[in-house]
Amino acid sequence: MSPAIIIRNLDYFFGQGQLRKQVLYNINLEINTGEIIIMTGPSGSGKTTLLTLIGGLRSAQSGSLQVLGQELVDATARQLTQARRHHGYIFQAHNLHSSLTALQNVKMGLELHQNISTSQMQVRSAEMLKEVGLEEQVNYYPDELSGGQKQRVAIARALVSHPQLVLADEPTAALDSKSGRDVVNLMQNLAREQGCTILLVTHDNRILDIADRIVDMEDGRLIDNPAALSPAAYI
Ligand SMILES: Nc1ncnc2c1ncn2[C@@H]1O[C@H](COP(=O)(O)OP(=O)(O)OP(=O)(O)O)[C@@H](O)[C@H]1O
Repeated sequence: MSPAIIIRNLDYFFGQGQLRKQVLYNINLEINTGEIIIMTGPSGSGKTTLLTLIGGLRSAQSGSLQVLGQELVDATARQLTQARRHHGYIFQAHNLHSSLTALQNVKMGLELHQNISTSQMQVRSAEMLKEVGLEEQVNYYPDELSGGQKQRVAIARALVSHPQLVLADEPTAALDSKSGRDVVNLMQNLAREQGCTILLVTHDNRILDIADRIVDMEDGRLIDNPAALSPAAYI
């Protein structure tokens, strides 16, 4: 099977003219389909920037970045929008809509997929909430849920469309140890069932063991660290 992500000689700059600043240097990385990769590294090292480039949330300027078979360097806004339909995102601050119920939030994960009827969306969203253990809370609003429950709604929203790629930025940062563990176990199980690839950025040492492989970022560069090949080296 071809890799889900192939990155070659990728550089990235923020700003223009005198303010132009390089934040990624010659990134080379391949991620296989179905792999769970954790990216670690100090604050400001460029992890989120790389994640957002892979996710098509900003456009890459040089080198090559192939995601699910599509080249994203020099992609048009329309191509990036298309690419994003195959991804699920999970962020630290879950980004739920406070005026929508858990069910309505999860349904939003299907709304870009026009071939699904409203009633099918409803059923699939409810099933997904059940899978993350929130069948009792489908009609709750985010303010009525705990941090861990909110993050589970965000996971349900990210995975309800069965994306081929899940990108997660510090998904456990706002959670206590037990909720953080539950959330990553859930991501791991659902991803294994659905066969999707996961790229997860974290500072949370407690969850490194879910990774098939850990990569380190430092000062905008991926560190070639043989110890990073095995999560066991971190535990
Ligand atoms: N919109 C922006 N404009 C200019 N510089 C930016 C912008 N976003 C990030 N940067 C800079 O790019 C560098 C990498 O930031 P990035 O957020 O990717 O790091 P990170 O490793 O994800 O950090 P953290 O772990 O704190 O989230 C930092 O020096 C940051 O100041």
